[in-house]
Amino acid sequence: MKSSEITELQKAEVLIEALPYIQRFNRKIIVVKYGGSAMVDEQLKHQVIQDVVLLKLVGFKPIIVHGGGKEISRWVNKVGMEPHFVNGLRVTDEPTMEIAEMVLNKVNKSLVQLVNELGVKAVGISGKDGMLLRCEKKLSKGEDIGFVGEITKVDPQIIYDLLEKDFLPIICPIGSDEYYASYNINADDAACAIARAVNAEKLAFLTDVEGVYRDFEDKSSLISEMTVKEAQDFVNSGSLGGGMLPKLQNCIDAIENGVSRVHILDGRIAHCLLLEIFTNRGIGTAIYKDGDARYFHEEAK
Ligand SMILES: Nc1ncnc2c1ncn2[C@@H]1O[C@H](COP(=O)(O)OP(=O)(O)O)[C@@H](O)[C@H]1O
Ligand SMILES: CC(=O)N[C@@H](CCC(=O)OP(=O)(O)O)C(=O)O
Repeated sequence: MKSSEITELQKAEVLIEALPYIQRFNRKIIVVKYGGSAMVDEQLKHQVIQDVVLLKLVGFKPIIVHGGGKEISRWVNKVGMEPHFVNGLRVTDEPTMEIAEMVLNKVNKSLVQLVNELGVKAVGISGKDGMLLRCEKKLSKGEDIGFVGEITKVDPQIIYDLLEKDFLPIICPIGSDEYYASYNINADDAACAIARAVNAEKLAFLTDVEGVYRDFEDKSSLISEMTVKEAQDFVNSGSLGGGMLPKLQNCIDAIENGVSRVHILDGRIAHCLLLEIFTNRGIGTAIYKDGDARYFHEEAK
């Protein structure tokens, strides 16, 4: 149906469909991990920011934790170096750390600007601000990969202070160690640790695929929902690979530590956040606690 064919009544029905979700998530914290394609494409970027602004204006407390891996690689190439990854983590020597910190801070402020332009006040910080993210050197299977941080402690006070003053926090994944040296943290890890620390109601990962496939080669095998036990069994089965493996492990970790529900969403779909949060069908892969009602979309009917 063309948008011109949507009647006024249908528009009202769409808004009414959102009502139970607005009631349920009022004043609740939703952490959005933003990265991948949705961050590169300008139109998608605007749509993601519009969604987050709308969440804020209807009474949720969204927090954006962003990546920018593609942009970091672009700048690493620009200065004549080659990006290197080991098990999905960037090998971060001193010059790469300098570039990563500059680029992530730049991305951070560009997101702040987009939110501000839509009339909501955002504050951009890194994990170094307010000593939000403390970390130590992370080894990759025993191998030293430079200034890559493993989060050891989250102090969410700065986030609570910003939320209390009605700011929208936008956080980039840089942390510091006990000597205040900077570390590059995988953005999924940062989002998960922050969602745990603030007991988020939801954690949504925006990524480059529809969600989790049972078989990556078979695009009809999308898993639309799984309990944390089903997710753990799937991880243990050894059939999951690529970046989705650590992502799903992060989802499990988040739910086992206080986050109510985690979503893996296709950031290439326009307004994927609104479609997931405000419609009865939902999209992507939802992961929830064992014993929970199968899906809130079912409950809401
Ligand atoms: N079974 C699977 N289902 C979905 N994605 C998978 C699967 N197996 C491997 N992948 C890979 O995981 C990637 C998503 O993880 P990642 O690259 O870390 O995402 P992002 O950079 O958006 O955070 C997908 O693009 C895909 O290539
Ligand atoms: C240690 C490590 O790998 N850090 C990541 C941080 C950015 C990130 O995670 O960005 P995306 O979410 O867009 O991939 C990196 O340097 O690429």
